[in-house]
Amino acid sequence: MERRMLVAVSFGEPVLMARSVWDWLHSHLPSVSVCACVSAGLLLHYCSVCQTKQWQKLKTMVHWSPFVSLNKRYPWVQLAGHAGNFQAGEYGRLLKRYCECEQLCLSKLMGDILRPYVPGYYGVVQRDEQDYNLMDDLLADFDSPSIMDCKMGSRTYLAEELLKARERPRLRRDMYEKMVAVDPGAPTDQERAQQGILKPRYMQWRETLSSTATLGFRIEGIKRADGTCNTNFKKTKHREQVMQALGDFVDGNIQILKVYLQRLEELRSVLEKSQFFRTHEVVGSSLLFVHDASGQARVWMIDFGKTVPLPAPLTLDHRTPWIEGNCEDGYLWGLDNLIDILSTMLPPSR
Ligand SMILES: O=P(O)(O)O[C@H]1[C@H](O)[C@@H](OP(=O)(O)O)[C@H](OP(=O)(O)O)[C@@H](OP(=O)(O)O)[C@H]1O
Ligand SMILES: Nc1ncnc2c1ncn2[C@@H]1O[C@H](COP(=O)(O)OP(=O)(O)O)[C@@H](O)[C@H]1O
Repeated sequence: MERRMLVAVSFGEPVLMARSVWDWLHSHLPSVSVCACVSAGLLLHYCSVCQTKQWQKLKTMVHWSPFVSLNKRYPWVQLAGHAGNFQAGEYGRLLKRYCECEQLCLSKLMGDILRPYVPGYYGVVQRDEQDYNLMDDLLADFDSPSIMDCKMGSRTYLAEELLKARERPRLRRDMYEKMVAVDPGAPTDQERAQQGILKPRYMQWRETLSSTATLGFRIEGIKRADGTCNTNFKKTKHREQVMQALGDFVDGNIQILKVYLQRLEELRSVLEKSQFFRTHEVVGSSLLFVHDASGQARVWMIDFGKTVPLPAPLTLDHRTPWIEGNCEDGYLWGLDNLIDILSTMLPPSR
């Protein structure tokens, strides 16, 4: 019940929330009148929060709950990606800002053998004149989940972004600033003079700074069950650093590691057979890892905003190193490395 109430509050479902609040208070408070007063106070507070900010940025909501005293946390958190891209849907579903590329991929994936490894997709919906892709909230079945986002592949930008940057170079001041914030010595003299950099240059720098270039994946963010969040993995590059982060994520729990490893091995074998995967360049997509104290642990593929169909009859093996024109993305190479790293973290008796 407490979970239902928090979900209702966090996802802005007033009717469900009112009923849940009432049920809970009724079972915990001595009299109906005390119960009614407390309910009214809580609902007033809820309404004022909704009024001040209709379009809640869910990312911040993990830190906010009027029901902290119930010792339960809001179960949804956005670990990476663009701020403001998500809205709550009905219970168990999410709205993600519409992207045609993602819509096409998710639609096709619903008919592919990869379906169990991606969020269920329910089409395009409109809210406040904005289109959204409606999909499953992968956190819905977990209680205080630990979450990790791993961006897969050896390349994080599309070839067309490279071409665009050559044909119509656009200096990005925001990317320059993000670069300087991590390493003031990274920009060249010219970039410093321009106070801006091209997007592929920024993306390549991020790839070599992290494990993307050397291992074919990188950790983007981790949220642990205790509520602590870490998105500071930009310099997590070496195998040992990755192992340390993964060990922290599972809190040394070997059983969880084993379940993750098994799920990744299954995913790899399905990817190797998938018609969708063979015929698409998968760039900037992540694996979302989710587990909780019950021992439940799952991994899904998310973010298909830069997953594009290949011109027929081209297919990819996703392991061959990328050279301009071959479209390879290094996804399976990265998954091989991730599986290998997780395997070495298990005791030899496995
Ligand atoms: O992670 P940091 O260093 O902040 O860099 C971000 C990520 O690479 C984003 O990828 P993702 O969405 O996968 O997280 C990318 O969006 P795209 O994937 O749209 O390229 C952003 O490009 P811009 O959106 O152009 O700023 C880029 O600035
Ligand atoms: N279906 C989902 N269920 C639960 N959380 C999700 C889901 N999709 C995305 N997220 C969360 O949102 C974050 C960003 O998602 P992503 O699709 O990569 O957004 P963007 O396209 O803005 O990069 C992920 O790291 C994850 O924490």
